[in-house]
Amino acid sequence: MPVYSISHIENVRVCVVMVGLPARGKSLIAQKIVRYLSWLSINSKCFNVGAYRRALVSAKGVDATFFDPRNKVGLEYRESAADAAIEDMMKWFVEENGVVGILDATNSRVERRERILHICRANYIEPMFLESWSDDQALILQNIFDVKTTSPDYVDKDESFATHDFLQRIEYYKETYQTMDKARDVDLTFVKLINVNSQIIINRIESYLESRIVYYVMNLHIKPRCIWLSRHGESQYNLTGRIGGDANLSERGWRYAKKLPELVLNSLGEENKHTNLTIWTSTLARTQQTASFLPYKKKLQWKALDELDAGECDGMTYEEIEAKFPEDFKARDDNKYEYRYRGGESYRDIVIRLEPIIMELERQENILIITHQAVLRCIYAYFMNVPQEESPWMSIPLHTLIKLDPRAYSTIVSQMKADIPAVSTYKERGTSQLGESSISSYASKSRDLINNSLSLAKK
Ligand SMILES: O=P(O)(O)OC[C@H]1O[C@@](CO)(OP(=O)(O)O)[C@@H](O)[C@@H]1O
Repeated sequence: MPVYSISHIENVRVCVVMVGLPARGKSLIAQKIVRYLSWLSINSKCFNVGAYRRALVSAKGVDATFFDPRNKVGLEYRESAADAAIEDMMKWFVEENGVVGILDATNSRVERRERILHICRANYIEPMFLESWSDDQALILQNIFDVKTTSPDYVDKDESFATHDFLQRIEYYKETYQTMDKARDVDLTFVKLINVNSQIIINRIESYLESRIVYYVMNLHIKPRCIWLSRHGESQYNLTGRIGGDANLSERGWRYAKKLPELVLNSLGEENKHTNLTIWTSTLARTQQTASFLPYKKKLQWKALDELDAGECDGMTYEEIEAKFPEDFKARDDNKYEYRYRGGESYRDIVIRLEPIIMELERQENILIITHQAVLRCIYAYFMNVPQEESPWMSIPLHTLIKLDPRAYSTIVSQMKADIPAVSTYKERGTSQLGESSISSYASKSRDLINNSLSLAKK
């Protein structure tokens, strides 16, 4: 049975038009929306006008005066860059079946927004304005710091020059900035985030897809926090290469469970050792046994964190599956993300059931999730932007604690091995044998993926 995504059902295409002064976190929000929607298989892409502007005018020759509204040449270049980005986006909607395009720019004047509105309507695309408004100086300064340390506009520039120049750029934008206005913009679809999500104004949200985007941005917070991920300790089933089931831990699995509190403390570091973590496990015995020595009060079980349901293959080894269902075995190797076990699940099914978990994770602070190989791959893929055809093939070894430290423009990954041996449960494509592999090389590769796309999108 084909799996339809939200966009297939509604046949809606949305252009999210970012609005706001520089250093209001627009690029970060835009990138997060793209990552979230792509994870849900909704074809989305960010078009950053800053990158188009840099293609037209070398970043080297651009300082704050370029953004002075009285600088006619600067204005022309900026409008041409916006037009080129919009044109490419419209092409992408048609040629690549785009569903959600994000126009990442200040779009700070009504005149520009009306032009975009007109183009969208002429192309049957729903425009949705997403404004990030802020007067929180600490937040703005943090954003300026992020911008000047990563923006191509300030490569090789002295730090104090970059800060001063960027502040001046913001002042120029303020001269003509027109915020979304409840009275003037009453007929438009818009969301206005005030100081991240202290207050949110929502106007005329019409489609389900738009409401998903709104709900997602409403849940974003910017408090620093970490997420720890671990598979359960080695189980009795892992020892014999059997998949699924609800087996207990092996003797070595129990040793990992006892060691886990120490691994977590080491990863917190001396200064944060009293940090309170919330523990999430699946409803299966092996994850709960693994969590049983952790000295934290709040432990929640989620059915949505249960391992991939292998249906008729539950309890079998990969060799047994290959012998009994050779066609299925091959079909799974050919397309592991889409393949659904007879009477069971596919990776795509897991992503769908994990969506509320991801939403809740965005709202929460420090969480340790103890779950299973397939589920962990899907969660990791969300944070690290791993393409869906690759995520089911990542190897996430047993007896390893993974720490994700989400920063403004990337997520830092570290791994702590428990030094307790365990079998490998990693099956390479094209064989039924289990072997060894590691996510470490993928961690840096996917981090680079994120960094590359962000540096393109940043101003
Ligand atoms: O998708 P593949 O690579 O088969 O990995 C998922 C499998 O991992 C296993 C171990 O082989 O997870 P777990 O150890 O959490 O039980 C199986 O139960 C599950 O079917």
